[in-house]
Amino acid sequence: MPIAQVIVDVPTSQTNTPYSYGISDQLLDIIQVGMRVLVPFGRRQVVGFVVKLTDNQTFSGKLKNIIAPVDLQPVLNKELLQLARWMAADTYSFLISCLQTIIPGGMRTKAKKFLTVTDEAVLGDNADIFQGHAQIEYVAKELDKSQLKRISSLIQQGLVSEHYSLSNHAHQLTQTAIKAAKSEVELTKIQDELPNNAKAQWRLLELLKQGTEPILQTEAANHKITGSTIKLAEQKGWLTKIQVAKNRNPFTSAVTKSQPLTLNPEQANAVQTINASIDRGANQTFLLEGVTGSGKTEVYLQIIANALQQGKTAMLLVPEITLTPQIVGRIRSRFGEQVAMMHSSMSVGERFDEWRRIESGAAKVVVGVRSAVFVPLDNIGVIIMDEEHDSSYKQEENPRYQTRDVAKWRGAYHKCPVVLGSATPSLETRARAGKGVYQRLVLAHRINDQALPEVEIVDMKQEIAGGPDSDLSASLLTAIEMKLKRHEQIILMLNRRGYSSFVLCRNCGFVPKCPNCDISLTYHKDLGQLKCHYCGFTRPMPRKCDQCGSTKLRQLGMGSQKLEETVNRLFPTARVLRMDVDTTRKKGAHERIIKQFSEQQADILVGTQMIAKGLDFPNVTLVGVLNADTGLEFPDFRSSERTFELLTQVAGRAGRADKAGQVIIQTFNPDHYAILLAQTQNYEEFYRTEMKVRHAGKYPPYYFTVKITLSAENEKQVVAQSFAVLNQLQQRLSPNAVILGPTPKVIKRINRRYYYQIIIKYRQEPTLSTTLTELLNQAQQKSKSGIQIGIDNEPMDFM
Ligand SMILES: Nc1ncnc2c1ncn2[C@@H]1O[C@H](COP(=O)(O)OP(=O)(O)OP(=O)(O)O)[C@@H](O)[C@H]1O
Ligand SMILES: [Zn+2]
Ligand SMILES: [Zn+2]
Repeated sequence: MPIAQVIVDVPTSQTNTPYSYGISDQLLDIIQVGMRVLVPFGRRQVVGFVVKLTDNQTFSGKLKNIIAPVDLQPVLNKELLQLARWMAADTYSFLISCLQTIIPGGMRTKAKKFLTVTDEAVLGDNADIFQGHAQIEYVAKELDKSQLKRISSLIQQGLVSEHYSLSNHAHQLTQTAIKAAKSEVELTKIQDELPNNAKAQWRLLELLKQGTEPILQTEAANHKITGSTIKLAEQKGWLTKIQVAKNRNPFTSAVTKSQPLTLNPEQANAVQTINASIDRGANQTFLLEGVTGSGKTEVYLQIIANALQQGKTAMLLVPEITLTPQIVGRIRSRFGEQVAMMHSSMSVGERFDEWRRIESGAAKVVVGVRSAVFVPLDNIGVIIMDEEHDSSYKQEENPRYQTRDVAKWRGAYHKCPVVLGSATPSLETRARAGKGVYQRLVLAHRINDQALPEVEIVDMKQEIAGGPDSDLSASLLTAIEMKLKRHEQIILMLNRRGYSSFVLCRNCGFVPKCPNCDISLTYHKDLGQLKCHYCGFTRPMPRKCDQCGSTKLRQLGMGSQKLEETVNRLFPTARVLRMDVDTTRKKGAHERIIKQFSEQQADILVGTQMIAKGLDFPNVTLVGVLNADTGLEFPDFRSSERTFELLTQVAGRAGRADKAGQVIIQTFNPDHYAILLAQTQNYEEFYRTEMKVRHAGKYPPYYFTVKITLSAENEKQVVAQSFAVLNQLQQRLSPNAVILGPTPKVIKRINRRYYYQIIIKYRQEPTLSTTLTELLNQAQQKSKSGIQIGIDNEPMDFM
């Protein structure tokens, strides 16, 4: 009897061991490894992944059978199943959450699956399934064996396609096309008999004669053929109308074709070295360390071109959506339709369409954010991670994977090089390159040998004394004025990390706090609301103080909205654009702002960290940072690294073309090494300094780290459990392991839960992995009593 091993999706009883299910004759030959199936589990029906098929004749127990296939084609191939297993072990998470993470978001949600017929001939032979409709919703349980088999073979032949949609109808997925209903000879005869003035009909017949492929009605419109002409032709029996599947195109703007640039010697060297590795099929990791504006992107484009020439595919990962519009534009202008894109602001359907184009081999280059590292690309020739230091590459929820590690795993699987690019590599990466684990390639010069911008540091302690409106220092004001006169562009960045504008009563000092979290509420002027950024709690902005009733409520701190207002007030003729979470919420808003600014429809771009990285505006010659230090005070050993990186990256936006750049950094800590070294944008010097600090403090990259977080609604309970975990660790780990905590998190209470954490620092701990796996399994039990335990291997966040 054939048996399917299934990993079921049951959050309350997670386990890495598959359950066995029987396969009825009805479903024999249909169920495949990598498909999702519906199975009985207790009294419920749940979804699971088939991870193995065995033909176990000796099994004597009574097995429950699989109810129905959820997919008609496997959604995970052999590589990705293997990857899921590795990831579960590496991130101390459950296999099911890894499997769910690897398939595209759309399949995971409550999206409905639709089948669309792309060739009307299919309808006749399969009337029992489609009943004359071009599109039906797929409900597995309603189909019998012959129907399931026919559908999966039609999908394989490309005659039927699968779609996901959240709504009840996926009709936006089809469009009307026309097809000739008569032979070419017949059509020519009709054409000859047409009266002279029937020009539109003549053009339509001409079009129909061109081939057997369906012609989109929109395409016909391009030939000045209207809907009424088509209707008439249909009545006369010249053509038939059909519905064809329509791929949603996530690229909103058209692109012009670009040609490879002539490389400078440093770029040429990098390209040659990496290409040699692609050609050999060598699994090797490169660090491409290139100062801001050194032309790393052109290096990526040319190595991707080489991979394609070798008949291979390529993956380019970029941090969150910030960079995507510009970099995607560049990639598409070079590789056109072969490019697929994957990012979080695409709709469920768009992501699924792109995923399918990748899976079918139609798309050979993938550009995307973190989750794109899981796309089913085959025969990968090179994997590139741009801005490899970026913290968005680490997923902050289960499974807490580091994209870099997944990329390296896939590089090993496909025997291809992995390229990590950055102007400010993470210390971990730079240290590995130093030891020769990675090969380091350096681009030390900007394109056209433009110097890195001049950076001036303004001590805000002095400025505050100077005047009342001192968000903007005198130096910065003068510089803005000068650039405006010269019609050059300006970027003003507000460092918002852990920083918000809150409300304070000037009478009694009261600050409105979130009732669920241990944090003050943030004031959103446009909504007239106070909001908690951790749990979403909102309340209207009060008129009077909750505590003393005074009306003297004052907004403290600076938001980007307030900064925009200040700039508008001080420079009334300047055109100002703002980019932050509030202005980019709508789909496409991001791209629009970047486009407007790059077309010089604005003089000043005001924004948060979002505008710090990767953008390339040749006319920007001034960058101002309003508050460099808000991140420096954080009790996190990476705060210096993050501050240095942010300042160097944002400084790098100035003077990227022929005009020299100028940068002004306002700070309360003008003597801090992260700020001083950002002034010279000297990464290597920062690396050496910071490595000493890390060594002294026993921090990465000298030590490995694991963070264990416990939470519960009852504080006593979470403290007791934390000490129990500590005890367990102390007994199991060697005396060389450093265990810190338990300590409350910096924001101790979030959404009515108390959070405590334990940090383990170690160099070699042979028993760590088994100890943590045990803890993971215990966590399952404890979750029933309201305690949640999370394990974060190499956390990015220590607060
Ligand atoms: N060989 C070349 N010849 C002429 N122009 C080039 C060449 N290489 C790159 N450029 C141009 O130089 C500019 C900067 O390049 P790019 O944006 O790739 O820099 P980068 O190294 O990625 O910088 P950052 O790390 O700051 O994002 C771009 O406008 C790019 O088109
Ligand atoms: Zn008060
Ligand atoms: Zn809250």
